[in-house]
Amino acid sequence: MTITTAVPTPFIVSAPGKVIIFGEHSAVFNKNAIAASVSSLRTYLLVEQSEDFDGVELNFPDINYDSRWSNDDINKINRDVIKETSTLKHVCPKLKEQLDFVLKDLKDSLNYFAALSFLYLYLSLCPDARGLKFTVKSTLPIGAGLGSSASISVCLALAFARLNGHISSNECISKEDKEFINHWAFIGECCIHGTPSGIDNAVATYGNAVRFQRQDDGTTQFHQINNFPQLPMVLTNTKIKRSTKILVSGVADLAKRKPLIAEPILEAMDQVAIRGSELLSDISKDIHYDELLELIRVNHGLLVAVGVSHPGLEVIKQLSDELKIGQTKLTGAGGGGCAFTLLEKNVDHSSVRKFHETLHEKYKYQIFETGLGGVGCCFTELRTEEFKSLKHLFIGPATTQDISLALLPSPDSTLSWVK
Ligand SMILES: Nc1ncnc2c1ncn2[C@@H]1O[C@H](COP(=O)(O)OP(=O)(O)OP(=O)(O)O)[C@@H](O)[C@H]1O
Ligand SMILES: C[C@@](O)(CCO)CC(=O)[O-]
Ligand SMILES: [Mg+2]
Repeated sequence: MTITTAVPTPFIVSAPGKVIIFGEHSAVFNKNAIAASVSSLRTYLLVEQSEDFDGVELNFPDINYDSRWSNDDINKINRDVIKETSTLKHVCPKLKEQLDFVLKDLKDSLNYFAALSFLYLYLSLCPDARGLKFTVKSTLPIGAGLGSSASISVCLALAFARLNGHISSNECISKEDKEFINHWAFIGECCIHGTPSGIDNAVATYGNAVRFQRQDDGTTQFHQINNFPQLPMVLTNTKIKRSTKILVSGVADLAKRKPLIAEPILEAMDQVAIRGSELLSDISKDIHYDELLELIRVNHGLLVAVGVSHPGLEVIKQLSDELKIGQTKLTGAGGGGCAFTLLEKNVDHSSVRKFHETLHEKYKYQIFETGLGGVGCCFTELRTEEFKSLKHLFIGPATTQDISLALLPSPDSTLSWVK
């Protein structure tokens, strides 16, 4: 079998999920937003040689989807159309049309969007890399507001950019390389949910925390927030399924039908994010902590007003109000998925325990423990023994704890992660 790649396989790439602190949905309308990466919740992509296939194999066990495309399938896609994608800031309609034909059996399923972003980025970045298998495992909940779509898009963009030789250094991922990854991950996000703001892929690429604003000309402006505070918070997943694509298009519909009502709400979200970023850069002054709590309450109310909450999310908000432990807002696209609760400064710990227990036992919600900020995208080449000992994490019934324990790119990792 001929394998044409610029770098040796196997290797693993990884990118984090994120929590949006202020500005989900309004970010799509070019308002300010603030988000931080969730250091321990990440997507991992293993790139290895196929055992018996000279096309391209895809394995997405988290969503129970796998597929393979033969060289004949791939060669049918028009090369001139593929070349057009390199200069575009959005999805090329001609390539999408050809891929819709290849993926016609999946149309309108959730797997369609995952396969579309995979094939679109693969063809745009490394259409000649063959005889390879791509397996993705995430320790993030999928479709729950923590940026799983951006994190997989960043992994794909980084892996394909390595395979075509665009990123060849084994020292570090340079600033230019990150810009390249972020651009292509944004296109992957466009394949998955239509009109992303770009905040999720920026955080998954760069890590840490960012203040972000999309500009009217489609470019993005973002600043890394250094020393982002480790906010005392509880992150809760309702496990209620929802789709970012549908929620984002619902808000766009409201903005179109009722611009005089929607615009002031989005403007208020902008002001919340601007003030929030001032407070977060100087959280050491205790006097501002109550104001931060207040902004969280206001931001959630504004999100309710544009129709993206859910009774299951309101349960978390109501309980944190009843127990007086802090302020809760939905995070990500809402409609289910996750909420975070910023705890009061001198919170009563027994009330926090009651909060955890009630959400877990009565509602069967899942509570995450994760710090904010930390490493963005990274990769590691695997030596033969490493590959042998880690492969089971991608094919077997490994738990998210097993995966994090073995792969998390923390300072004490035994793997040589290139960041
Ligand atoms: N580990 C994964 N394996 C395969 N597909 C994935 C994976 N993670 C994300 N996806 C793709 O992303 C989609 C979920 O993206 P969506 O934007 O709806 O939710 P999210 O990114 O988790 O939340 P939010 O956008 O609110 O932060 C899935 O339906 C799938 O297409
Ligand atoms: C809802 C949204 O604002 C955040 C999803 O995590 C969409 C986006 O900004 O792309
Ligand atoms: Mg998403």
